[in-house]
Amino acid sequence: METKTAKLLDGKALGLKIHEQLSTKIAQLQTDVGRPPGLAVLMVGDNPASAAYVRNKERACSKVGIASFNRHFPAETSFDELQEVIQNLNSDERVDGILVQLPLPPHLDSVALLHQIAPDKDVDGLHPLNLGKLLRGESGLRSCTPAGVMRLLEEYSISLSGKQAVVLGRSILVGKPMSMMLLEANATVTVAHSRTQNLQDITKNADILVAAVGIPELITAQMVKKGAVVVDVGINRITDEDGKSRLIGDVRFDEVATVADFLTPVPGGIGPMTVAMLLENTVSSYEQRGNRE
Ligand SMILES: Nc1nc(=O)c2c([nH]1)NC[C@@H]1CN(c3ccc(C(=O)N[C@@H](CCC(=O)O)C(=O)O)cc3)C=[N+]21
Ligand SMILES: [Mg+2]
Repeated sequence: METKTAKLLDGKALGLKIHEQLSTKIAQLQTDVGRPPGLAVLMVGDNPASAAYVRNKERACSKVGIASFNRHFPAETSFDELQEVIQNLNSDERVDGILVQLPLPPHLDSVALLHQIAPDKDVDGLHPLNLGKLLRGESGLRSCTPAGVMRLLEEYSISLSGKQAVVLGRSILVGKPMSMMLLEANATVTVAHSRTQNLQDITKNADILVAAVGIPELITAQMVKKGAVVVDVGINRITDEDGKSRLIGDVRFDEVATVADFLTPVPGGIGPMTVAMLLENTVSSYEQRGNRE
């Protein structure tokens, strides 16, 4: 029997292509602006999932010519201390982007902290002003992971207009902005989450299924419509039987690949697209700030 296999949506390849375009752009702008673009990443405490992201971001920044201003704070750092750091970065002319790595330790009010970031440096698109612009369909800094999903679908000419899109997960970082972007592209959007009943009936209807729940291999072949486009946003670090640590997504890749027409791998899918969109947001903020001076 012949089993079909989904076409891979290669986020790693597209991510590298975007890095090259950004390198060229930065090289051209740098003479006019008189400095490289700058990105500040704040990490509080030790979160292993966050550490991989920070590493990849640093590597990508240095490759394309973005200056990194990364700060790592102990888990017990106070709100006031972080607030002061953010205010200093807000007024630092060398810094175009500020990202506070989430989740923060529980004693810190992350919403209040995100309010402190200057909206024109908010490369994660989490400030209420940028979220409001997204809701209204205005251009502005947008959350990197969902922006990366949209860019990857575009690259493969996947049409969204009139299609049934199902987003699994309703986080402010991924699920909510994702559903807004799909709606903007004229998809019919359903958002499912941990309280959703009869999940399979809903996912089975999806022409486009975006899984962003952080539950390893939740999505089985049975839950996927034949010919669907499946986007796996999950980046779960697990330890396998040999004691080795590896990344797996929210989708059971091997079996879903026999049902779906298009599928993102983990790693090499949305992770590298998130990094590419972060660099792009930083450069776009740099361009705008450079023009103002
Ligand atoms: N304010 C904030 N914004 C975020 O966007 C954010 C965050 N906090 N906290 C943590 C999560 C996680 N995240 C990742 C992005 C890319 C990779 C990535 O590049 N993954 C590679 C491989 C990584 C590896 O090999 O370890 C891949 O999937 O191919 C991983 C994780 C962004 N996040
Ligand atoms: Mg949820």
